[in-house]
Amino acid sequence: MTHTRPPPIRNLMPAPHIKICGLTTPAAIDAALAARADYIGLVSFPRSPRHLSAADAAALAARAKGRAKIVGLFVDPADSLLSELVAAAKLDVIQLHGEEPPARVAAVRAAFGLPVWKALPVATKQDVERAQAFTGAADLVLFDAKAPKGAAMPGGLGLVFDWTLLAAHKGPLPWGLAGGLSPANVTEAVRATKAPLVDVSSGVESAPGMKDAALIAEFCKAAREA
Ligand SMILES: O=C(O)c1ccccc1NCC(=O)[C@H](O)[C@H](O)COP(=O)(O)O
Repeated sequence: MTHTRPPPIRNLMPAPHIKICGLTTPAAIDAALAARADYIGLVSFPRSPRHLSAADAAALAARAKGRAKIVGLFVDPADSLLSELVAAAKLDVIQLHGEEPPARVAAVRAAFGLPVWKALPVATKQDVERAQAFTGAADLVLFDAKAPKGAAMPGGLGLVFDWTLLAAHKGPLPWGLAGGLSPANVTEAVRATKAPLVDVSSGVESAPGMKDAALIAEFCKAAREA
């Protein structure tokens, strides 16, 4: 009698969701959609090489609408800027990447009726533990590398933090991993942290603000196969 072996159990973890952030052109949107990114990020922060006007954000968002969720990224924004972008780009998610405290995050969530993601800069275990404070305020926390003092931007810098800080993370909030991810390291990052969501910007660029379609495809494939 012959026995058929069951297939080997390779991976019981679902593939992480993927966000490609800082898209600035229709070609970059198309590349992210072709690679089946779950979220695309549009940056509204004038100091960034990825900054978009409301009109440009609206045009790019319209191209992706219904095929990926649109995340608007802001740094300590005024309500007027949020209103303008939420309406123009029909955002699905608001990402706050500045120094917004829990009360401000909760207020944005209540005012706009959209999920709010809060980016948290990480260099130490205490930074990871700060996530607790956003329970009930944010819908997701995004752990990102802490920018060096005096940096022009709080994110999108291609900096990695120590992933072992997240190895035992069991916070109550959904969470994601950002900071210096790339096609070359995303497999290791997902294995080390078990991140349910990965977020990349400079690691899929050929120059600041210029996304590379091949790198986006490689990143998404590597993240899914991790
Ligand atoms: O991307 C920007 O220009 C930016 C500007 C201001 C605040 C945050 C910004 N980006 C955040 C992200 O898009 C990233 O997901 C995250 O910081 C990781 O970026 P990277 O290390 O370049 O992958």
